[in-house]
Amino acid sequence: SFYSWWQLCLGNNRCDCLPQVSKRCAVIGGSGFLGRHLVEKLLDRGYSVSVFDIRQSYELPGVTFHQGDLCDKQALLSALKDVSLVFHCASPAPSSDDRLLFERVNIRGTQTVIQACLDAGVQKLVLTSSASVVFEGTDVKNGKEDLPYAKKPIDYYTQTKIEQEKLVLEACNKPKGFLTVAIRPHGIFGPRDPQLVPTLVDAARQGKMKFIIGDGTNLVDFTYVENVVHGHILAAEHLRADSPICGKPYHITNDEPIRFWDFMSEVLVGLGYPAPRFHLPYTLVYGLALLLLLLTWILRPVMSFKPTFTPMRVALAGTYHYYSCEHAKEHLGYKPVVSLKEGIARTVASYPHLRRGA
Ligand SMILES: NC(=O)C1=CN([C@@H]2O[C@H](COP(=O)(O)OP(=O)(O)OC[C@H]3O[C@@H](n4cnc5c(N)ncnc54)[C@H](OP(=O)(O)O)[C@@H]3O)[C@@H](O)[C@H]2O)C=CC1
Ligand SMILES: CC(C)=CCC[C@@H](C)[C@H]1CC[C@H]2C3=C(CC[C@]12C)[C@@]1(C)CCC(=O)C[C@@H]1CC3
Repeated sequence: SFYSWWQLCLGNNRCDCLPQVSKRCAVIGGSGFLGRHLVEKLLDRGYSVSVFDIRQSYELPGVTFHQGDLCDKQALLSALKDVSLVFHCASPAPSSDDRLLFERVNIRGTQTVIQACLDAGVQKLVLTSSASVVFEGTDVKNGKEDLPYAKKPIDYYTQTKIEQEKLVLEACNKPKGFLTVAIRPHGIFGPRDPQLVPTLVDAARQGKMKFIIGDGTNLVDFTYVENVVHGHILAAEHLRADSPICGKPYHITNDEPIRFWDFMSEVLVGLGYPAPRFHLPYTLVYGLALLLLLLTWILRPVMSFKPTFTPMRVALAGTYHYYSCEHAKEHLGYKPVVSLKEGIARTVASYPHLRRGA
């Protein structure tokens, strides 16, 4: 009957059986890892997309590229023409560790993004923040969104992600018709990720992945990229003046915390490398990482090198950091769409060139 057909459509939370209405949105950072996955899903869902990024990494029908720096308001304005919804997922890579660059792009650049949205008449802004905004290098177990921002963030990246999130959430202004929300993912992984798997394999190839830091029981969230995308789109589609999500942050995870070292081992073994086996005390490795960092600073005038085990990575590898996504379930109707097991299998299969011996 018509009624049961309609119920089926509603139950799917999206109607695949009706033609999708064309909607226009912009993805700032749309050439990056998360950004491109987001763009692909938005196209699937009937959106046309304007990508704004400092580089263009692909071409797709339905996507218009605007190359530029998000600190340049005029450049942003041409990408935001006729756009009512903006996703902001651009950031310098956390490993760049460049304070001035983070401050320029994540803080002043985000102020420029907000101003450009207001000037262009954009109605909704969805920010990709990070669950790390509450992480100080010590255990976070099932952390909820009401945890205070880190007073001592572990690095400049996190420090500027905190300021960025505050700016976007404070810009939410119902009377002006400008609504904002922040998604806080954690440990995103999946095909085309330039960070997690490549760093891991690089360390394994150099023989540095033999050791487990600490006792190896610390639980962590790793979130498959399609779940992060799903959380962003749900947030955008639930963002209305009468919704409780306006001006709020939401954790998006796989809702399956896993031991950090089990996750690393599954990826490594999947790619043909041995799993780490020998334990090293956390404080010893953290101390060594600090020492190494000091050495890179002292030697900077004569030589430069990038250590694999930075204090930030050691803290992430040796502590608990997993977050509750109950609020996203309640307010956004969020539920992970790809399990951790399936996500790892798809990720491993997507990196044939990183397999041992390739
Ligand atoms: N990866 C993860 O585990 C997590 C990521 N996040 C957040 O998710 C977002 C996306 O991350 P991810 O996809 O991994 O990162 P990527 O580096 O893959 O994507 C970010 C994109 O933004 C671009 N960009 C950087 N600076 C500027 C600028 N000034 N103007 C315009 N574009 C710029 C980058 O270009 P280029 O590459 O040339 O710098 C890149 O294309 C970020 O905000 C990040 O903080 C949050 C939690 C976890
Ligand atoms: C110990 C070691 C060398 C592990 C290799 C993997 C690491 C490169 C990743 C493990 C946890 C990851 C992570 C991030 C980046 C890559 C890792 C350190 C983020 C810092 C990316 C940006 C965020 O917002 C938070 C992430 C936390 C987890």
